[in-house]
Amino acid sequence: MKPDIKICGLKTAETVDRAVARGATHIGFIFFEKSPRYIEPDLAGVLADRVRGKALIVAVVVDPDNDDLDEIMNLVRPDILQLHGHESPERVLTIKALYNVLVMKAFSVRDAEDLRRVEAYIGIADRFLFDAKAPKGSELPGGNGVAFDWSLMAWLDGRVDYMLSGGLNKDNVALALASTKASGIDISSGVESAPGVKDLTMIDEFFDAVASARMPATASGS
Ligand SMILES: O=C(O)c1ccccc1N[C@@H]1O[C@H](COP(=O)(O)O)[C@@H](O)[C@H]1O
Repeated sequence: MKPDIKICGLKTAETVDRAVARGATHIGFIFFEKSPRYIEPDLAGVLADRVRGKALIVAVVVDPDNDDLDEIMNLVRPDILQLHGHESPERVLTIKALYNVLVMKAFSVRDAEDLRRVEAYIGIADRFLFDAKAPKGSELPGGNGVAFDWSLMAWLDGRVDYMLSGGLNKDNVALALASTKASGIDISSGVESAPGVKDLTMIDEFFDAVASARMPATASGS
């Protein structure tokens, strides 16, 4: 099955348009002010409106309060909230009830213990996202361009529908898809020429790599 493809941290019309033209199923906007990918909600709303209905709009937030969420929900009208902080299962339930929105709960992974935390969110979050733990000293909980040990994903059972992220790029995405059961992939820094600066050629190359990854080799080589 084709994986969902989320391009995250977009800030310009041309990169949003290119990602969707190339087949992005999800477009992500970052609402974490310390990030080089931070975007004001009103601009994100304008960009979201360009592609609404063609790709799902994901708002990435980190331990948001209700005022943050009110603004984002009003101005951006995302299909999905990606909760990339330490939101408890109770907080996820509250957010879903208040805003009637799908929630993708992100987890930072270094070892199997990190995956065990997922259990409490099964039946609460609509989908999961697994990212690498931030390197020491990083101010960002995500978007660090580092991968984790994908073999850990074997700890999860079929109840956990997830997107894989963390350090994906054109060179490793085929292996990522082959070695996990991810139903989606999520990339940010792997299609950037500098922190926060998306590159159209790198976006193209990433989609080309995913397309090749999906084509199984035949015994005859055809
Ligand atoms: O990208 C950010 O700056 C960011 C900030 C705060 C929370 C999440 C963030 N990004 C998420 O990180 C992964 C992908 O990162 P990368 O491909 O390794 O750069 C993805 O889930 C983004 O949504």
